[in-house]
Amino acid sequence: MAGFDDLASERSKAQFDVEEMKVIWAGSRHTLEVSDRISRLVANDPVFRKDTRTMLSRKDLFKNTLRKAAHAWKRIIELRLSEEEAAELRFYVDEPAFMDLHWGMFIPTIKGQGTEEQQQKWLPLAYKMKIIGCYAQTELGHGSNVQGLETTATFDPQTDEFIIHSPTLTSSKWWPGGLGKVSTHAVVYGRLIIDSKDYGVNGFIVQLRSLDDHLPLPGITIGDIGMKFGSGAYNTMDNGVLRFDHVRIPRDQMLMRVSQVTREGKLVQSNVPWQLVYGTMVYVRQKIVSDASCALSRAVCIATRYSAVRRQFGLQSNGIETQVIDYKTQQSRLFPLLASAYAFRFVGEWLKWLYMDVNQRLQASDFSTLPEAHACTAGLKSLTTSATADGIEECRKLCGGHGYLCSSGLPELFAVYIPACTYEGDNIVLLLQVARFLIKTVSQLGSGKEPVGTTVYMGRVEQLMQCHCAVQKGFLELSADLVQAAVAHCQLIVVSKFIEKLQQDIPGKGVKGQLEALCNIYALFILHKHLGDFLSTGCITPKQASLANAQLRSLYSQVRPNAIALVDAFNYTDHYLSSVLGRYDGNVYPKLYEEAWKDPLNDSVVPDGYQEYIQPILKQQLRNARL
Ligand SMILES: CCCCCCCCCC/C=C\CCCCCC(=O)SCCNC(=O)CCNC(=O)[C@H](O)C(C)(C)COP(=O)(O)OP(=O)(O)OC[C@H]1O[C@@H](n2cnc3c(N)ncnc32)[C@H](O)[C@@H]1OP(=O)(O)O
Ligand SMILES: Cc1cc2nc3c(=O)[nH]c(=O)nc-3n(C[C@H](O)[C@H](O)[C@H](O)COP(=O)(O)OP(=O)(O)OC[C@H]3O[C@@H](n4cnc5c(N)ncnc54)[C@H](O)[C@@H]3O)c2cc1C
Repeated sequence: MAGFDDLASERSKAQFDVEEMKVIWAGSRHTLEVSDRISRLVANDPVFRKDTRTMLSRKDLFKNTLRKAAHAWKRIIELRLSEEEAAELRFYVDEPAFMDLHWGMFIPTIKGQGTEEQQQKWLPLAYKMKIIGCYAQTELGHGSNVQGLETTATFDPQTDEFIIHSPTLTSSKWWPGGLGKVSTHAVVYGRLIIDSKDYGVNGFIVQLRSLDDHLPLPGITIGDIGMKFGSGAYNTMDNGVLRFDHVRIPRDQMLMRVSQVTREGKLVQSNVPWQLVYGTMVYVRQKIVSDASCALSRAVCIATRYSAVRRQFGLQSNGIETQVIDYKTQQSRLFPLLASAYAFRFVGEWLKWLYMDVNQRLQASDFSTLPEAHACTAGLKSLTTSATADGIEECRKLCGGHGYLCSSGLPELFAVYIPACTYEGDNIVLLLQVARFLIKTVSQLGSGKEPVGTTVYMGRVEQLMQCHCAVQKGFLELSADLVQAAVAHCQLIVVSKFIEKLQQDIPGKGVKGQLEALCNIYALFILHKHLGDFLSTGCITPKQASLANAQLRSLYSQVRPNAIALVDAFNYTDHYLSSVLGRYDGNVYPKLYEEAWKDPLNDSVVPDGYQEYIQPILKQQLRNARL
């Protein structure tokens, strides 16, 4: 069988220990065991099938998502899954749903911004799913500009309550995931008003729906904001609209770790930086970076396996056409994405460590690394999601026409993934935050602070910063060029963290060699892509540039025999890949053909509508022809 033999032959060429690379990719043997077991549990459960998603109406699609979420919760309880195993299960169900925001934002917000007392009250309810929460920050009129939010939370000393209100149409909460139809509660971000004085944005826990009949509570108008990009995709998520008409909540439902409001209506600032109100966004951004490596590796796995199965032109002596993976143009498009998937995996591991470290320091009232954590999570979220969205689209193109079929898995993956460039912070707005951080850092150089990083990449950042920040500017006036310096800074971090990964103990025959090749491909690919920066800033000479290019091409040849084994190391099930082109067995053509007939359009040989619309035309033509 062509495809199968092709992949079997490719696997026999591997020059490294794939099982050890699986451990490197997973992060540890334990993590590999958990993800392998849970991904197969999900793959073998018919409730979690994904192949019908694009053919369902919005209401059926959503109801099916609720069914899956309920079944997932049931399995978590039945199997007594740990928090880690439950998170893996939700990941491999692979369908945006309210659970993502309940577990991924609502709970972390209470943990990060609630007092001990508030955590003791709300977390048990949330962990046991006795309440379902979402994160309601963005409004119709403001998303990026958090300080521009209009929702008000006015303290009423008569009743010891906050009055939550939507004063304008643009203050309507708009976009929060899980809000539209499911969440019973929300963390709502609004302007704290005491005695007519505006104290800025804070978080408030607000109940939205009755726990008895799920109807909206008095003063609450709530619904879904409508269809989004694509047919299946993110339409499994009920992104919602929410308006308040003077809704009253107890004073103790303002999240008070950062600042407190006393019974007398006095605002007391605690010793933690006010920016902790933004803490959930830092947490989610670091998670989004590791999500990027998952999404990109998924697309690369599909495109790599298909590139080894697909043969086109280049008849060889044995009468067989050439595998498209052997074309240099295919390699120059595909292998940098393979290298990027590994690079984002490792920088995601580092970012997770940085986030944990910042949190530990916060416990000890050490806020020194908070600015760097913000800049790194913001910048790397922006860099990796933009590269991943572009990379998924490139993988679709690498698969030719069949990449455009839903059965390839790539259109759906693209449609689900691309909002990552916007949610949790628009990517340009986040790069501007990095630019601001760089301006401040550059101004502190020489005062005992010295830049660190790989020479050429470091030089590029330094030179770009010197060129572009003649004077310190406010956030709004930062030039587009500074965004370029911010991207350069983030790429420096990615390369540096890949190099640091290689300095760790890496067991397994040939594993370190393959990772070194991928690290060099990533570094040289970025250098090639931004050659203008490196040359214009004098970081490299034209001669060095052409040497780098030659080295890049030779690295592709080094990776070529190992490409299939490198994507096998992601250890994805066919269920998770959800792609005829990316099947482990390479049995592409028979399965493509089989999938086609499942389309409802093929339920009848003559399509509905023929008699009403087509036959009259043909008959008319026939009559005309006889005249
Ligand atoms: C495999 C693929 C398929 C996967 C399928 C499943 C996936 C689907 C499920 C996905 C689930 C969830 C996805 C996530 C859902 C999305 C959720 C959201 O979108 S929530 C809303 C997110 N919103 C934002 O990100 C808003 C962005 N805007 C901001 O963060 C701020 O407005 C700003 C930082 C841009 C500006 O802040 P502002 O206070 O107005 O002004 P300054 O810039 O002056 O900042 C002041 C000061 O604070 C520092 N700062 C800013 N932010 C932070 C921070 N987060 N932490 C720490 N410090 C911060 C800033 O540096 C300034 O410091 P100075 O010292 O004064 O310089
Ligand atoms: C699928 C999805 C899920 C979401 N889920 C949630 C959720 O659960 N909870 C929640 O609260 N929100 C959620 N959001 C909202 C999301 O966080 C915002 O859309 C995001 O923060 C971007 O803000 P915005 O929409 O106001 O974009 P805008 O800021 O209006 O961006 C529009 C354009 O203006 C540019 N721009 C804006 N400001 C500047 C500036 N200062 N300088 C230069 N250019 C600028 C941007 O780069 C962009 O090109 C979700 C959004 C999506 C798409």
